[in-house]
Amino acid sequence: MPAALMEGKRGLIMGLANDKSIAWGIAQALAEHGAELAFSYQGEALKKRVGPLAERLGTPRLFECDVADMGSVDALFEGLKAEWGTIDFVVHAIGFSDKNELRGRYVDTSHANFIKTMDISVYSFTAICQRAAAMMPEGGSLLTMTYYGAEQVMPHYNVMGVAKAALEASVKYIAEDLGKDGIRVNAISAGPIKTLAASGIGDFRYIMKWNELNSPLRRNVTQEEVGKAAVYLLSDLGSGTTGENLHVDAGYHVVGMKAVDAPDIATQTHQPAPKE
Ligand SMILES: NC(=O)c1ccc[n+]([C@@H]2O[C@H](COP(=O)([O-])OP(=O)(O)OC[C@H]3O[C@@H](n4cnc5c(N)ncnc54)[C@H](O)[C@@H]3O)[C@@H](O)[C@H]2O)c1
Repeated sequence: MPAALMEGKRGLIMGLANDKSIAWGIAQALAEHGAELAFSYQGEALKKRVGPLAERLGTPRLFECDVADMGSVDALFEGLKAEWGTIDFVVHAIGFSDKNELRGRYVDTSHANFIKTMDISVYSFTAICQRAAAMMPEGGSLLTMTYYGAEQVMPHYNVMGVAKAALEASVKYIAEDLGKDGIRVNAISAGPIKTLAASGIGDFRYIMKWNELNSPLRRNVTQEEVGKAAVYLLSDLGSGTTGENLHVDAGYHVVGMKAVDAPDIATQTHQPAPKE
């Protein structure tokens, strides 16, 4: 039995779709450490999957919320307030972009998908922080999920990379705004993990293989490992940390070049030219 680092803490998990979701790894780790959890789900179709998962971790507290609709975000926090009054943490594990634009060139991004990607993947975190902070009179901890494609160019990540860069910048601004109230705001930059959202990214299997072969730990990370890092940031272990972007990526972000022991690998879309 792990130390109960989250005993007495209550919080909201947003972005659970199924048992492959990063939100599921985080929810499990928080529950193991004694946290009480509530979940939001995007729509009726997902409720069937989220309900049984939430039940496995204790009393299911479920709230529908589509973050593209501010009325829906307000309703979520009204429901949460009626249930608990105050909260200690929120996990925002939500992102969206049209998968037709997660391949090819960033420069071809459409205006409509740019706006939608930024709205759901970036602004929603700000909207959540506004409402969560109002329920944190004693302070708290807010967490979002990002990817290294915000810092460096990654194949096919395109508008999502631009959105994650904006999300990472917003973490810093919100950390400054809410720090005086004892509220910490951080991001975890996870290495590639096979989830529903990730399957929309072009050549995702190649990206995972490349990370496995070239990261210092020579492997990919798991949802469980992201969960453990989230416990650090959401518990009192992380009491001195805010505005941080914690990489949980087997160290890939420190690498500048292919490892000498890594084989050349090909994508499904681009095969290497035959040798002369
Ligand atoms: N999987 C990876 O390799 C990886 C790596 C780094 C960061 N991330 C980030 O982690 C987060 C979680 O993604 P995941 O990989 O677990 O995939 P996932 O598909 O399991 O989760 C994505 C979630 O976003 C939710 N969502 C999308 N649009 C929404 C809306 N309008 N309203 C409410 N919810 C909405 C979906 O319902 C789903 O639960 C995302 O921000 C993603 O960018 C993923």
